[in-house]
Amino acid sequence: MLREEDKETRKKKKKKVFTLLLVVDDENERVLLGEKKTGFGKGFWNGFGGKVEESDPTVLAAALRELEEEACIQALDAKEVGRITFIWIDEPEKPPWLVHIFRADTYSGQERETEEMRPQWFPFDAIPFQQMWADDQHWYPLVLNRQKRKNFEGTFNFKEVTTLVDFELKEVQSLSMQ
Ligand SMILES: Nc1[nH]c(=O)nc2c1ncn2[C@H]1C[C@H](O)[C@@H](COP(=O)(O)OP(=O)(O)OP(=O)(O)O)O1
Repeated sequence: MLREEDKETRKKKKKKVFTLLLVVDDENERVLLGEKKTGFGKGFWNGFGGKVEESDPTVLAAALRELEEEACIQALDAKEVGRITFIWIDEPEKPPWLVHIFRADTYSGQERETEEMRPQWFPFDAIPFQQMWADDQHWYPLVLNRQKRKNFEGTFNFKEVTTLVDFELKEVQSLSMQ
């Protein structure tokens, strides 16, 4: 477990920046996820996303690029809804990851399997949390539930790559500058 001051120091370290986008079909109460076929998080269901590259003009542009690369569709109204920092408490040299979370309600194109992801729609009440990152069950409701659709910020501490140790999560009026 990290001491409070260690947590603060770790949060301030230079972060690696990622995107994660959920395509939501409210009318049919379902969300589009992808099974990751390669690399980090292989075998987990997740939204679409990846590292923000220097060539991406904005974080939103990075989120749209990753969605297109991974699922072959174009989000038309993606909006950032949350920011989460992931910290690996047993790997002090590994920088924290800052993941910008986006939600899109409309898109063009037809979702297709790619080398990286196998897309599939899941009803809101049958999201496969057992085969997802352990943090997801805590913040997905904030993205999916329209009534509670506020922005959110959180920090999740992991050890041994996939074991969630503890976390903080709060709803906010607007996302902080980073
Ligand atoms: N604990 C976690 N919970 C979650 O829901 N998504 C997480 C997560 N930790 C990482 N992610 C997401 C963020 C990002 O969308 C993805 C990791 O990105 P990738 O490794 O797929 O990046 P890239 O596709 O840029 O990598 P390469 O293609 O290997 O260069 O996993």
